[in-house]
Amino acid sequence: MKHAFVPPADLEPLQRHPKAAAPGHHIDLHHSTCFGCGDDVPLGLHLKVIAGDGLTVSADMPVASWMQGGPGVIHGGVLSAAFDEVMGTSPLLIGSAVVTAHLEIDFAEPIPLGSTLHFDARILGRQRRKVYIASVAHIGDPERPVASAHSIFVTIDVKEHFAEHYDKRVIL
Ligand SMILES: CCCCCCCC(=O)SCCNC(=O)CCNC(=O)[C@H](O)C(C)(C)COP(=O)(O)OP(=O)(O)OC[C@H]1O[C@@H](n2cnc3c(N)ncnc32)[C@H](O)[C@@H]1OP(=O)(O)O
Repeated sequence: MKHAFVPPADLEPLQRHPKAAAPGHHIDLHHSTCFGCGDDVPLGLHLKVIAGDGLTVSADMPVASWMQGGPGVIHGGVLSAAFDEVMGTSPLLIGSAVVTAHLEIDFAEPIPLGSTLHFDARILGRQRRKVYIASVAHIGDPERPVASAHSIFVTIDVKEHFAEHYDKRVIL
């Protein structure tokens, strides 16, 4: 798929954390009101990100009618949010909490409502606190991607990063 993102050539390779979710297991470390993965939000993506081999993850997302942008197809922002969630969860495989710093999406084909998007994501490596991640989505044929994404996530100290905005009424 066409894209313009060029990761640095000198990325530090990363190892899977010994306590990372085993391949095939759900990576469940976020909170229940997250738009991307929470069970307690009526209109959320409800993504279940599954650990794969090595530094990979995957997820499936049925494209529901409320996700509509252009008539009959997914909204580009919803698709971007799904990539963000899938890629942002993957650094838990290396034991790191991250936030999105940079996210690029390439849209190759319209994605119809009623289809199921399958996401595969892979951690490419690290440069200091920056974790580079790539992802591809298809709707049935892995050889025919409908969209792809490249991102830079930055590792954070969770307590420090969210201290100012953390809503203790919602997230306990
Ligand atoms: C289980 C979890 C699932 C989560 C999935 C969903 C993820 C999300 O949506 S998170 C929400 C959206 N993102 C945010 O709110 C983040 C907002 N931004 C920030 O808080 C800060 O800018 C932050 C933390 C990214 C970086 O700030 P700070 O900690 O001061 O670090 P800083 O020194 O500026 O940057 C660190 C490195 O990242 C680089 N960097 C920062 N921003 C960018 C950017 N936009 N593009 C490229 N590189 C960047 C810096 O250049 C620096 O690199 P280097 O090591 O080469 O000098």
